[in-house]
Amino acid sequence: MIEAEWWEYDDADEMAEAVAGDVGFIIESALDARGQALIALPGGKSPAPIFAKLAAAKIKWKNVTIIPTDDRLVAVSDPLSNVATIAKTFLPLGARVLPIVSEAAADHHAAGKAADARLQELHWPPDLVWLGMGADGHTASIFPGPDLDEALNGPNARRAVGVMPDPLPKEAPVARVSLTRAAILSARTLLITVNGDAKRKVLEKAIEDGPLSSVPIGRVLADTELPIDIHWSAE
Ligand SMILES: O=C(O)[C@H](O)[C@@H](O)[C@H](O)[C@H](O)COP(=O)(O)O
Repeated sequence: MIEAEWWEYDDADEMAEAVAGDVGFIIESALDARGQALIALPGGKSPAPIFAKLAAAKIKWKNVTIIPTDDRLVAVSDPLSNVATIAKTFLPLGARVLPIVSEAAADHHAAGKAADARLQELHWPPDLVWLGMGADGHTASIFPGPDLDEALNGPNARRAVGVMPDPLPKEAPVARVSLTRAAILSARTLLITVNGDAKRKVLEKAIEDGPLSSVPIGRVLADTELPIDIHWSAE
């Protein structure tokens, strides 16, 4: 049974304010408790305004490590790079921003293994995994395709996996590296941001269907014992 609490906003700006406040609080609490924080931030376009608000928070950023929940196998100079969006905002503040893809990887499987090795060196679990969701119900880079089962049901210790979505998503038609379901659910807190009525319907149904869901986010969240905060804005 997925325990989800919905927070609703009229527009993206109002949501950005609220989510930045929550994420700032999660980071502060981790810094108070452990002296350091590890957070995983989503890719795509919609989180950028929230990142900008979060960046204004007075936080000891040098003690904060940030990883993307997933990234596209592209150069950091490519506009599709998720880590580049994160780095642009948080590197100047002194945060440690760790890429999970490297251009040296021969293919997405090798990239997934390299990302996993990199993540194994971190102080786990993450204090926060913040997820976005595509209109097709993918989350992080967990998509339908030949790598879906490994992403969902691979060994518990595996933190990252290489993914070749099938079909390739229009907005970024490239191979990816993603946190696995186990890594996502290992987080101390889980937060989701989505906007618009269409995504809301997809997410509500995915949660209702749980393990039987036809879309990745339902399968990722199924059986989680973490309460989930879902922040939704109408626009
Ligand atoms: O593809 C990626 O890199 C993402 O991390 C992905 O899961 C993203 O969260 C959704 O595609 C939603 O993106 P938007 O919020 O921009 O619609």
